Amino acid sequence: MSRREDTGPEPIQELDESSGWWYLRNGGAWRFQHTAIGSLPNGHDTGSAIKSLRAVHQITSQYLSNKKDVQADQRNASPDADQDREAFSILTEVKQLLASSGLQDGAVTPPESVTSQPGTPPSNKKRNISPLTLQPSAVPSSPCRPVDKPSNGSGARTPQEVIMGLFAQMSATSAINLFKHWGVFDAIPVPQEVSGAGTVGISFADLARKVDVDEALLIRISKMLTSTSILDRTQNGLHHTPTSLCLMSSHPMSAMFSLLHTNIVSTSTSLPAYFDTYGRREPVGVDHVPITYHEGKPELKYFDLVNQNPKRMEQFMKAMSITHSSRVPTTGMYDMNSVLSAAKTGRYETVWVDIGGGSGHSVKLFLEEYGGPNGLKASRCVVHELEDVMKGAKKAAEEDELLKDVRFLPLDFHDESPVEGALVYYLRHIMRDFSDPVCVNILRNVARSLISDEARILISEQITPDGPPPSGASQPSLSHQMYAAFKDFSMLPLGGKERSLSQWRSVAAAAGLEIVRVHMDPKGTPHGVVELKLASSRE
Ligand SMILES: C[S@@+](CC[C@H](N)C(=O)[O-])C[C@H]1O[C@@H](n2cnc3c(N)ncnc32)[C@H](O)[C@@H]1O
Repeated sequence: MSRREDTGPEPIQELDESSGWWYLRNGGAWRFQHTAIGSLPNGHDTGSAIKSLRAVHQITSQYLSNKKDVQADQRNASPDADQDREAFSILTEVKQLLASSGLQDGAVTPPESVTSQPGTPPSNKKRNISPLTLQPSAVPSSPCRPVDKPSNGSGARTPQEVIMGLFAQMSATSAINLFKHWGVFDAIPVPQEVSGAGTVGISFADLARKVDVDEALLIRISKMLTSTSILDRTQNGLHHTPTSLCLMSSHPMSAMFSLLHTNIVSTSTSLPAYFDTYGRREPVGVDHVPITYHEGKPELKYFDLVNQNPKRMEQFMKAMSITHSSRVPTTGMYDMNSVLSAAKTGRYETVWVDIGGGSGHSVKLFLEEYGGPNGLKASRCVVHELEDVMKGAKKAAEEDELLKDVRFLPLDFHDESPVEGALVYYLRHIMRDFSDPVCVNILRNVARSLISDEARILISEQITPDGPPPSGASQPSLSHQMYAAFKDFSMLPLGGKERSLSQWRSVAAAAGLEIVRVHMDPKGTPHGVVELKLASSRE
């Protein structure tokens, strides 16, 4: 059944109610739009929206697939390129909507006639799609003809699409960096209710004035972020999404983005020259690492490089605050019973020593969880830090009810040993910043302070899956594997690395220590605590 609306001088609109398609005629050309993509007419419920989405999906897929067959024979440009582009854009969105609701995979294969960015979304278009996967939403035609069949025949993306997805990721990364530099994310109004993201926007003209960037350039770069659903665009201009809110300068994730952009993306341009100069092997020292080489100060250690610029150090610390989350846990792995019973007896003047403890943020988490009248006491905890970093941290801690009695003591762990005779020496996210020989040296410095047999060194870090798991053991999910690999890769520019259990074993042995137990995160992330004690065979 169809309904036709004659809108006078406006285009003719015809709704096919069985499929939900609006056919719009403007002049001679028919175009189409789907009710489920535009604002839903009153009376449509979720069930019928899903039905409509499925119908759009089927019709558009069929349309594009027919198109491809025709183009396989006729290698000329499509006269209907605009329609193809719109169809592809709609199909991408339908698939993303279905994928974000868990209904089906979101990958889309474009027709060859889709050669540039999809057009501006029609007015009132509601697009609030979770950017779970970056899709190659516009694929350039290429002399390398797309392979029609996915590599594994499962409906997954073709090899070309996988690689083109990387191009899109590179471009989006670069666009985010530029927008952060221009203050674009801060200049877009924040929605009153975060859940209603996308409802408050700003016109490009106003935004251009606010951030002092040419409007055409702003529009051009924003397309990279709207096409990857990082920002939202309507006819009224640009809107925040939940993702872009995390890129505002006040958010720690934004500081982490900048940190990793510098460490991974910027430094990557010097990696080939670095390894050509120093040899194709892992960096071994504290200085002459890829990032100091890239920044023209190879003689510096990474932290001295960061510390040269107080703003950079402040951003580093802000970024670190997101490394305490359910994905990167701090507490909940190590069995604290021995610590709590030692705390009760008062046997140890110092129970807990956090080495490279920053602003005391990890100690605070332990005090929150295991403090109290019979628990861990702030006065029995020490935070060791580099002197410059420690000064600021100590000042802030004095105003923090939980941290005010913690002792902040300066230490350079490359050259000095921590306070003697404590029960626990805790190093979280320290070792991964350094090569094996540097870690062995740090651990030897710490080991010199261990006096009692029950004293322990706890290394809280990722324990990288070590090759395929033994038969019968469960394989870590792909997302965990990728996460573990990216974290290790991101440490390379600093001369550091994430380690597997066997790598931990050899580093510990070289420092005269042995592993007592490994406490993995019960939630299944690759994080854990390696518990070390002085080796029994130690001379
Ligand atoms: C990656 S951060 C980890 C901070 C904290 N442990 C955490 O888990 O969030 C590394 C910390 O080690 C400190 N650090 C770096 N070099 C150091 C050195 N030579 N001696 C003492 N601390 C150092 C840094 O200032 C920084 O706070």
